[in-house]
Amino acid sequence: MILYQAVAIVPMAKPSFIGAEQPLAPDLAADRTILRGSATSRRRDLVFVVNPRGANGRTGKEWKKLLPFLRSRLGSECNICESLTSGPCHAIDITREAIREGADAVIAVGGDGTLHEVVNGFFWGGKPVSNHDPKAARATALGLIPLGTGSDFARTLGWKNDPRDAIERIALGVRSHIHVGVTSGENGEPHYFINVADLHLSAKAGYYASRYKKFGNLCYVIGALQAFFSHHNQDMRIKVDDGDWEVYSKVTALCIGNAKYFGGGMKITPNAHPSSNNFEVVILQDFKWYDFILKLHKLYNGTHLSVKNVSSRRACSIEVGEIVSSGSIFVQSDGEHLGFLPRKFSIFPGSIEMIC
Ligand SMILES: Nc1ncnc2c1ncn2[C@@H]1O[C@H](COP(=O)(O)OP(=O)(O)OP(=O)(O)O)[C@@H](O)[C@H]1O
Repeated sequence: MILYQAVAIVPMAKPSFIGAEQPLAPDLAADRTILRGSATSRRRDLVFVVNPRGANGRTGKEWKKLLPFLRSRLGSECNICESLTSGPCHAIDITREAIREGADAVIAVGGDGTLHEVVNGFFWGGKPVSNHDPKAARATALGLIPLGTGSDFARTLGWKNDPRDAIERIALGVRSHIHVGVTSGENGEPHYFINVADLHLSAKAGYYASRYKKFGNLCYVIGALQAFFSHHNQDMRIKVDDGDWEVYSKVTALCIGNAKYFGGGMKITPNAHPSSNNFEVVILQDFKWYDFILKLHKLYNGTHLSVKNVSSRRACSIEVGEIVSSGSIFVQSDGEHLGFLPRKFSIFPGSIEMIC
């Protein structure tokens, strides 16, 4: 296996054992297919894609501390390849190369931005990337060691914020099928998301929040305050599952959930789950600044769907545009700025396997 500008970690001699399965988040436990191969059949090639700058540099420091445990837990049964990203989008290229070379799993080590890039590396030219070897026994799985600022995706899976737990999950290697969403980037190229895509106020807040990551989770509060200053609720048109266009007046934010949380722990699409083959779309209309103060706790604990001017629906695809085009409505997916409306968001047909 090639090294992806990486440091290969020599497997350690200490033996490790496949233990009892850990409990899964209930939704996944119900849906999962057990795809674990025999641990003794061959050594698994695991590629760890580490963003050393994640969480304002904390990811890199935590990763160094984690390595001895990783080596002792997995080194005897897996080939471990560590690849540090050198900048934005590098994780995409590392992932594509690893899949083509037949990695058993590519594991994102960092926050939602790193996971987002690794997920995008699973695709190329609108199709899943495949192994060079057509006889390969099984597809490359996605893994995650959440070590970011928000790490919102891991919350949907009910994971504790403990990287050692994540390593135990990787050691067990139990795979589940999950879905991802697809939209288009600024130049029309396909762009994949695993967590939440959203637009207008929340997307603008995310755009500003990314400038304040050095303040940890407080960045989301600062970003929201900054976004509010220039915010106006906007009339929009929406087409769900290729039906008719519908007009939604005074839209504050529209969130397309493949998973439940965004913005550092806000349970915005509480019924979404990546194992289901549709999105939960939550639309906030005519919200004033004081509505957020009065209802913020409900947004955080996911009880906002009964609040006035909040609606929720299921969709496999949703197209959103302005009534009067201004080209200034922010769009983001998985917390990454993606340009401005109009956009279409769809569940990607087919699934990927994730180590859960
Ligand atoms: N070596 C690097 N130097 C600077 N930025 C990088 C590097 N590698 C990756 N990045 C960028 O850092 C961004 C943020 O990383 P990441 O998501 O891991 O951490 P975070 O933003 O702190 O966490 P979260 O997204 O969960 O809030 C990624 O979108 C990625 O493009």
